[in-house]
Amino acid sequence: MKRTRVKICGITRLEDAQSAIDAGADALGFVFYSPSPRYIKPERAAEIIQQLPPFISTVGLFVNEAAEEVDRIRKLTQIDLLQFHGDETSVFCEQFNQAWIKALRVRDQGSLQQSLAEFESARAVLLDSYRPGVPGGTGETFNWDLIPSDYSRPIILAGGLTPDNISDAVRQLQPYGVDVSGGVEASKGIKDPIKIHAFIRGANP
Ligand SMILES: O=C(O)c1ccccc1N[C@@H]1O[C@H](COP(=O)(O)O)[C@@H](O)[C@H]1O
Repeated sequence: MKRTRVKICGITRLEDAQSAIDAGADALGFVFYSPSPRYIKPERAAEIIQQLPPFISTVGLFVNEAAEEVDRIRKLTQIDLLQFHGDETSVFCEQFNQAWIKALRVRDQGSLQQSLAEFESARAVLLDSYRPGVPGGTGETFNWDLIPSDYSRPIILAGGLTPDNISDAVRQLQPYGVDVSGGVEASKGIKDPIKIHAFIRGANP
């Protein structure tokens, strides 16, 4: 079986970034969405990113942010990848001339198929749970049976993943990557190194 890439999202502290890297994370996510309990000021994210070792991808998460602000933050932080987690269109996502991934909140097969077709130019799609009025970080899983088995582009599975369910998820779906936030926290915005270790071990059993 291929190795499953792991992104640890919602990094707010250098020590949490370090724990994730020590445990073998491939990518770190920074939430630039101010209502989130995992929000990090772009200036602080830039300081953390500057101190990271090489070969770790950094991902900036945006929710319906103005294009000018996305552009300012991506330049300030030197982030590697943009993650759009709101209602952005593919035209919006493409304008930055930078690699991006699109989060799709899975409701039903029909709307998912439509979104997968719309975001073909994304480096990957991230599939997350749907809860009305909440853009992400719900801590809830969704019905994985809705994921089309014949989709050939990279899928990043998210939504309610934890050290307890990650092995089953990977075995069942064999996604390109997995993304976790709440499932490896000690409290909102603060990561738990033991949970991170267990999660990454479980992603590649
Ligand atoms: O983490 C947040 O607060 C958040 C806010 C707004 C949009 C997305 C957010 N997080 C992303 O949601 C998924 C699933 O998170 P969880 O593992 O269920 O807690 C993940 O991609 C987070 O990065």
